[in-house]
Amino acid sequence: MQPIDVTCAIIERDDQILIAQRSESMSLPLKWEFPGGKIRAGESPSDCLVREIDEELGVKVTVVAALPLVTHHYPEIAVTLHPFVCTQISGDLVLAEHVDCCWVNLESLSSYDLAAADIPVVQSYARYRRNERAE
Ligand SMILES: Nc1nc2c([nH]c(=O)n2[C@@H]2O[C@H](COP(=O)(O)OP(=O)(O)OP(=O)(O)O)[C@@H](O)[C@H]2O)c(=O)[nH]1
Repeated sequence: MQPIDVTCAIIERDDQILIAQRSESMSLPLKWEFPGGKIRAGESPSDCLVREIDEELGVKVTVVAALPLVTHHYPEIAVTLHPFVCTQISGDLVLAEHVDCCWVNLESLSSYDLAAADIPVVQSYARYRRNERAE
């Protein structure tokens, strides 16, 4: 199965990051994820990310760092996630597609039912944070 390319944003605020819950009508219903979406033909991953976050959350973000790509095969679909660490630069969060969102500490993430493809993303983000702090 050919993976589809999907961007996702780890939006940082102080020591917390934003996760959002997929709705019952979306694929992977009620799973928590990093907001984002499918890359359109001719679109760069970072442009896709900024567009998707504006569409889904109504806020502008700026990219701070790109994390390693993660490919995951679900039973029905395969995805390659392009994760970006971001900060919010303007706007107030308004959920257009998700049913819920919350700011969480890295340590609390394991208590949320995350999409399976996001588990390695969380691990690489934890490594990124450790390296940031070591500098
Ligand atoms: N946005 C996002 N999608 C993820 C993550 N993890 C993960 O497995 N996915 C999967 O990647 C695919 C992205 O789909 P999406 O529904 O978010 O993309 P989109 O907004 O462009 O969808 P659309 O076709 O409804 O416009 C879904 O199959 C979703 O389940 C994640 O952290 N963020």
